[in-house]
Amino acid sequence: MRTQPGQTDPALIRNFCIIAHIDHGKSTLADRMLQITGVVDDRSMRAQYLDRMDIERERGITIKSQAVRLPYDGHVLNMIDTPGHVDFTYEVSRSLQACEGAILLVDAAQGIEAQTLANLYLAMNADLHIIPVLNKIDLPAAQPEKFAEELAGLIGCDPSDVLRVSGKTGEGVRELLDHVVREVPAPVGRADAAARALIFDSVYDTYRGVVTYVRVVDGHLGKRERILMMSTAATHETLEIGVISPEPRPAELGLGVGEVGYLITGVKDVRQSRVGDTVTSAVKSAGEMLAGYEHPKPMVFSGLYPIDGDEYPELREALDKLQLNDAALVYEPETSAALGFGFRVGFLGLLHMEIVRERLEREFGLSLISTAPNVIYRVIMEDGSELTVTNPSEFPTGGKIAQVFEPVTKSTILAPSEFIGAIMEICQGRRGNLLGMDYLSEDRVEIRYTLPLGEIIFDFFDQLKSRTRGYASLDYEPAGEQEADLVKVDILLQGEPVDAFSAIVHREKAYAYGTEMAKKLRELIPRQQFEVPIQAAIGARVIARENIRAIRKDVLAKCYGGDISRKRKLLEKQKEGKKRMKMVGRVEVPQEAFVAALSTDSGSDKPKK
Ligand SMILES: Nc1nc2c(ncn2[C@@H]2O[C@H](COP(=O)(O)OP(=O)(O)OP(=O)(O)O)[C@@H](O)[C@H]2O)c(=O)[nH]1
Repeated sequence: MRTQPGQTDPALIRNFCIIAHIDHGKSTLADRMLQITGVVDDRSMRAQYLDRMDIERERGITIKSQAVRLPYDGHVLNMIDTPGHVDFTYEVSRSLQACEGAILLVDAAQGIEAQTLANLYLAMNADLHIIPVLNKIDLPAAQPEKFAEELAGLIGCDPSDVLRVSGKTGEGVRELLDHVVREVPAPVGRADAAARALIFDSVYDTYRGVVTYVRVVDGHLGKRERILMMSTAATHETLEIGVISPEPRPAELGLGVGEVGYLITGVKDVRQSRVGDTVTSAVKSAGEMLAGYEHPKPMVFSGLYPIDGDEYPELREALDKLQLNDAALVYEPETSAALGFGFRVGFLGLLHMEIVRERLEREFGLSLISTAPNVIYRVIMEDGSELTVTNPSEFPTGGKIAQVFEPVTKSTILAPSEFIGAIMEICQGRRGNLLGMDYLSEDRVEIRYTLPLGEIIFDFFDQLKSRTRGYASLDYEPAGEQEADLVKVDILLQGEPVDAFSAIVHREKAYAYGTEMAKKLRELIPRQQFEVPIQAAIGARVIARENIRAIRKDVLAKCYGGDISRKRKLLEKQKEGKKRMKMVGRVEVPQEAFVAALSTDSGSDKPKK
């Protein structure tokens, strides 16, 4: 039986997602499901079918198949994709709210990892029925017995309830689908009530404008209907409404209770169709929105500057374009004495920052300098006034600060127990507070810390990986703020502060930051015709100093004899070189020095989804 959208009996619908740690095999399992349900035939099948979006994105078409409708055994299964990274937790939880069940997928050779836990907790919060599944059982290194026990211990079921599949060979996948049909509850909603649909994703497509993915909770949404976005009160007309199976397919009858699909209204900006918002009918509007709509808040800020100052308009244009597809991206123009015109950009986290930067460089051909990332600080002055600081240069100097607050995270690290010592050492070194520790099995441990976000955004993940030979995984979530003894360290060249190098750091680390930066710059800045002192200072107090000795760079010295044209050529060349220099006071600083001095190998799980 092949049911038509809009008339599917909700009792026959199962909405579920697959949640997993990166690389535990989500896409591969999804491939097998597409094949088994006949949505993609064997001939058109290719690996990671749903990941074709990356290619589309490079060509500028961004229809991500976020939800696929799979007809199976007289039922309609909607498999909803989740981004699965801490930066996008906000969006993950929206996707989860569009489901009734979640397949918790764990690599049978790796066991539970940090994102397995993070996603599981989100799914539990959303009240989903959880199906524990071990994947990759075909691997010789698989230890299904051991990890079934780990998984059962975690969610409180019997190890024999843990299903075992191989996304690669297809073993056990049919049984898994049967299990979904049997165990995941059917959606419940009121068919005759005013329409309410949750937006769980929204992407920009060059040709069709914004494509909005929705899950209908109550009522019905149809074509050519005036709809209302409840958080912005904007009304639009649905030009197209349909389901993805696996290509977008218009649904003549619209979408009814429990159904998952997409709608197109012709709006050009994802901010007009925000993830988490409720869509209702403009004619017969629902009274109440669906659960908790909130704006995603940027957590990490960095200055972005074109290496070539002439590319500033291109950078602005590129950011404008990216924002069409990324409601979480915020930016405002900023000027740096050292770097010229640029933008202060706010990101959800480090991964988000890496992705945006990579897209700006790859898709828009820009070369950028980004300043060291920093978090948001709340500064209370002695007169009671309050300041929100997203840029070190805005940090007040002088003795009038009463209190400074910084954001903290609850961080979870999973690793083999032999690394407990190393992990604790890193966390303590970054002002971590141990919250607790649990053994998942006799040799794997979960360690929980409160850590300042500002400490995580510098190379924390890299250090963690290198000290644990790559075995540790990390996840963190925002957990409010705490008061901290923070200061601004300025770096001065010949007495002139270079705003791009200022940083807000903990007082105990100020000296280390200052000396390291001064040393780095001594190596990076070429000698000038006069001596250049490099100083690190907190307010007026100098805490570190290096010197670049003077040199008289006489390019003509080598030209004995009097060949005037040769001399002229050399002078021309010197002039060329100067163009790539930035002037700080009288000091010439090459662009490369900024790039090298500011590069922190910031760590995060590498971009996946
Ligand atoms: N042997 C074996 N390998 C698998 C199986 N499932 C996935 N893999 C491999 O594991 C790797 C990760 O699989 P993906 O399906 O990309 O994992 P994912 O969790 O979806 O990761 P992303 O889509 O990249 O976020 C790939 O190299 C797959 O070929 C399996 O059942 N058996």
